[in-house]
Amino acid sequence: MEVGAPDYLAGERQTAEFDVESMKVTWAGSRHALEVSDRMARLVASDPVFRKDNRVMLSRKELFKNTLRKAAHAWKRIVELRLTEEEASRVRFFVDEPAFTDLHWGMFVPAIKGQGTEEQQQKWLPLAYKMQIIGCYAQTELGHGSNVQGLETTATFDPKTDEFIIHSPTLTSSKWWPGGLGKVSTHAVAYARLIVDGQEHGVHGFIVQLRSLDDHMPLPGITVGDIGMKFGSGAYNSMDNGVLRFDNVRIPRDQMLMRVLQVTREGKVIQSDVPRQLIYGTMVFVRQTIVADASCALSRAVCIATRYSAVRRQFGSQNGGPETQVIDYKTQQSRLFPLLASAYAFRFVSEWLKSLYTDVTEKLQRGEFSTLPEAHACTAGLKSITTSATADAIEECRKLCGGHGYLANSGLPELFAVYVPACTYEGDNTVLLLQVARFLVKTVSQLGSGKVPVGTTAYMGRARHLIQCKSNVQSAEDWLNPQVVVEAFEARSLRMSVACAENLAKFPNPEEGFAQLAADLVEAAAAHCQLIVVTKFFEKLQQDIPGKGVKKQLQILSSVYALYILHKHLGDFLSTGSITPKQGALANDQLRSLYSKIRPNAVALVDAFNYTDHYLSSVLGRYDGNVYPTLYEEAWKDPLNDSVVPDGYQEYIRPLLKQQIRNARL
Ligand SMILES: CC/C=C\C/C=C\C/C=C\CCCC(=O)SCCNC(=O)CCNC(=O)[C@H](O)C(C)(C)COP(=O)(O)OP(=O)(O)OC[C@H]1O[C@@H](n2cnc3c(N)ncnc32)[C@H](O)[C@@H]1OP(=O)(O)O
Ligand SMILES: Cc1cc2nc3c(=O)[nH]c(=O)nc-3n(C[C@H](O)[C@H](O)[C@H](O)COP(=O)(O)OP(=O)(O)OC[C@H]3O[C@@H](n4cnc5c(N)ncnc54)[C@H](O)[C@@H]3O)c2cc1C
Repeated sequence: MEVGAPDYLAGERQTAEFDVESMKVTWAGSRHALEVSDRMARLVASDPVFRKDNRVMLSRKELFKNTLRKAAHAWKRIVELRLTEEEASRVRFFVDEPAFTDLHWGMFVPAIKGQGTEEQQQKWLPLAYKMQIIGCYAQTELGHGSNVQGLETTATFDPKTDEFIIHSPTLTSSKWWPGGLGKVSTHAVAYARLIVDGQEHGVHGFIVQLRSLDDHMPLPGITVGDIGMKFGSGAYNSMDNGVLRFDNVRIPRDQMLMRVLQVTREGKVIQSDVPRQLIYGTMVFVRQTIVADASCALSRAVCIATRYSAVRRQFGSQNGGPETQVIDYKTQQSRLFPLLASAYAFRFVSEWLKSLYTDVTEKLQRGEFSTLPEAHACTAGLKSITTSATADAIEECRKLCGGHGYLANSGLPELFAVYVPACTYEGDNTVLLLQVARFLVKTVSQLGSGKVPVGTTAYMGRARHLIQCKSNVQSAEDWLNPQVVVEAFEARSLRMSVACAENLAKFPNPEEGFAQLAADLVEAAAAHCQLIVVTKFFEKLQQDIPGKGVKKQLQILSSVYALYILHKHLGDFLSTGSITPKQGALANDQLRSLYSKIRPNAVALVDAFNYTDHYLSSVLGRYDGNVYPTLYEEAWKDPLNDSVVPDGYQEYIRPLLKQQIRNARL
């Protein structure tokens, strides 16, 4: 905010009962992370190349070229200022425009790191780090995305030339969707069925050069282009999601990523001790980052809706006094505050997931693979529930802003359009929950076999207690006790999983049973994942959290998150007998009283996200709350208002009006 400019939300900020600067540190993860983030946000906001207020007005070609310009400029600044990888990734984040760089850094580089041998990493990573090559992740095809084993592209070993021949045998085998592929990438990690000596060995990744490094023309045998406009204006259309066909393209043998499986010069296929599933490792990595992204997108929408709800007034004027701020309506609070709590919940669960991922990666390096299934289930499940909740929440925030939320300059329509594919990419959310369900059913089936469940399923080890326990909540106050809440969530989750396992046992063919019970299995999986989020929020509160009143606010938010989920899924809690209807009603009473505690802190709680006005790009979410004059000013900037009488008047409006006059005379 400019020095001396009026702050229309100052009153809201004065009622805060905690130290906002300390909350900023907690949200960012550390003082260092906050400092880096803050510095990079300002660097981007102050650079005119990164302006984005005109984005929705640009044609696809202009938008795309502008994205290239921003990406090139960002890279120039990163090099000039010798930014660290952490700083560079914050720059890309605040530039806030989907671009080929997301896939280059987010998937191409990790795929080589995770699936390449030491030598392959030494050869390719330095080129990628300097952006002397630009890469994408080409897995999905026109005919198959979720079913990775169903991919049709082939990679056939030719022992005569020591090469693989990469080929697209059918239309449906065309690669379809990879970001950065359409117009930019020089290379791809392309996934194809490995065929050696007529034998199939499953799907593997291959580094394939697509375009000339001299003139960017596709290499012989490569057909490549963009797949066309996507949902919304601006939004994800800055990304060149692409189509790619291979016509017997030859690549050297050493361009197959060989950490999991090696093909020798003689055409021998050697399976290393690394599990096959590591071929899916890049997806595990990215799913984990997508959970963190969910907390960012959600907090951004909530920041806009909260500030605007404090500015906006409707009804309730007494004796000519001001009307009621819409944030004071209990309905507004019951729709908005759970989303605010969810933003914090997703932030902390993503922190935990990152540490789990780091831990599992270290173990994999040491040849320990036992924690991989849990890492897969956690990343898949949390990716699924956090992105679904966030997509719904952004739309709810738009509605919370009334009519003005539908204006592009509220920032919410474009945020929704950019965000909503997160429910599909990196694994369709239902398909991912079915993976979690498989893991849970397996865990349940092993209970009593002596194998003790660990990690996020450790609670299943107390199945005998959880299957019959009764919640002892007697008052609304009791619902503030984390142990009481966690036990209710554990009982609900365990009972849903056990019910699924029992029903599955009734089918002679387990796969048929799994298919028939899929809808119930997905609900059991979601219940397990919600338990993880609730538990990790409470565990966060066990840590030392400095700053006046910060922990208290987080305690309130953790209870709001848990009781909101309980209220939303009350049917599950009641039908499993985990709580009684009376206890459900008490949870709701508690939730109401928690909303009143959040109210004086709401604006400060979104200030703690530390978003610049540039990043928010929302007239409604401005830090200073100066909404109406800005909306009025912005309207006049619309190209339609360039002339008072619109283009087309002479051709279309005038003749119409004249004709009406003639008709009227008749
Ligand atoms: C920093 C910023 C980062 C990036 C930029 C972010 C955003 C950019 C925007 C968009 C990027 C989007 C990119 C993409 O979308 S890439 C394409 C992603 N595609 C998918 O996610 C496909 C989803 N499908 C699958 O994951 C799988 O095919 C499947 C659903 C899991 C089924 O596979 P299948 O082989 O048939 O497996 P199963 O028979 O069901 O399971 C076999 C066995 O393997 C275990 N398993 C499965 N997946 C994994 C895994 N990832 N890791 C570890 N283990 C896995 C599974 O549990 C089973 O185990 P069992 O013990 O039961 O045998
Ligand atoms: C914006 C965007 C960016 C992308 N970027 C990339 C990229 O960079 N690289 C890349 O390789 N891919 C990319 N993708 C592709 C993406 O990963 C796939 O679209 C995604 O994995 C879903 O697969 P699908 O499209 O085949 O969906 P489908 O599997 O066809 O899903 C269609 C419907 O069928 C249901 N369904 C499917 N299988 C089952 C089942 N077993 N049981 C129950 N229901 C089922 C799903 O729930 C869904 O409702 C991108 C996609 C998008 C939208």
